[in-house]
Amino acid sequence: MNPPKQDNGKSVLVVFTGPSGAGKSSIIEKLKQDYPDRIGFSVSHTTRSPRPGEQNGVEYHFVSEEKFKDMIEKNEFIEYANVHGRYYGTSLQAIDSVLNRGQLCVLDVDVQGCRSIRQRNMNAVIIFISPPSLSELESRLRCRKTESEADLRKRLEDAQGEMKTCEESNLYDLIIVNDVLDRAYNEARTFIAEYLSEERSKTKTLASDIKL
Ligand SMILES: Nc1ncnc2c1ncn2[C@@H]1O[C@H](COP(=O)(O)OP(=O)(O)OP(=O)(O)O)[C@@H](O)[C@H]1O
Repeated sequence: MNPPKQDNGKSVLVVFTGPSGAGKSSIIEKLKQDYPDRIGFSVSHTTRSPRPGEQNGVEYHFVSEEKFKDMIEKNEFIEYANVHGRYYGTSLQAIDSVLNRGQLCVLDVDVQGCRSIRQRNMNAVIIFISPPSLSELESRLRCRKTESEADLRKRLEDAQGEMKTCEESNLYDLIIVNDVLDRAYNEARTFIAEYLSEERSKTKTLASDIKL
């Protein structure tokens, strides 16, 4: 299965990745607020339960494990992974619906999913959001109060391996340390704007017409 519009230059994807609690959603939220017309968020599927305040179809499509496995069988995901014991995946349809609106497609994908995106040679820019330290990550997750103690421990354990992937060459286009949220956000915004401007000079594409 090929990713959507891979060859005509329209599928510029901006992927955020990094450990749970690093601040991916906080940065994406700011992008969505500042550029509501220009940026669209690809809504992933997950088998985890919604956190308080999360709505089905907004933060995630919350589905049963049976439904998720059925979608895997039908080849509906460009990437999926089992993270912290739950399935997460990006469907072709989710990306397509953003690109069809003429928006830049922003995704929140786990580290394993980034490898799939790289292997597929998609026109994607991948930004790793790193916490300033593992102890700060723990304190942010504790303050967020969205995980059980067991879930939190699993996320912190996984974070150590995820942080190591920063040493791999060619996996990430940029690593941002999310120390102060506004500063980290500005670094991401500037990088995306520069990336789009370079794309614009290479080829005239729908996505590269989007200016930040
Ligand atoms: N720079 C920062 N300084 C202090 N707190 C922060 C900062 N960035 C994010 N936070 C807080 O840390 C918590 C985790 O951030 P967020 O939910 O954005 O992480 P995430 O990477 O999207 O996590 P997950 O993958 O679990 O969804 C949130 O409560 C958020 O408000």
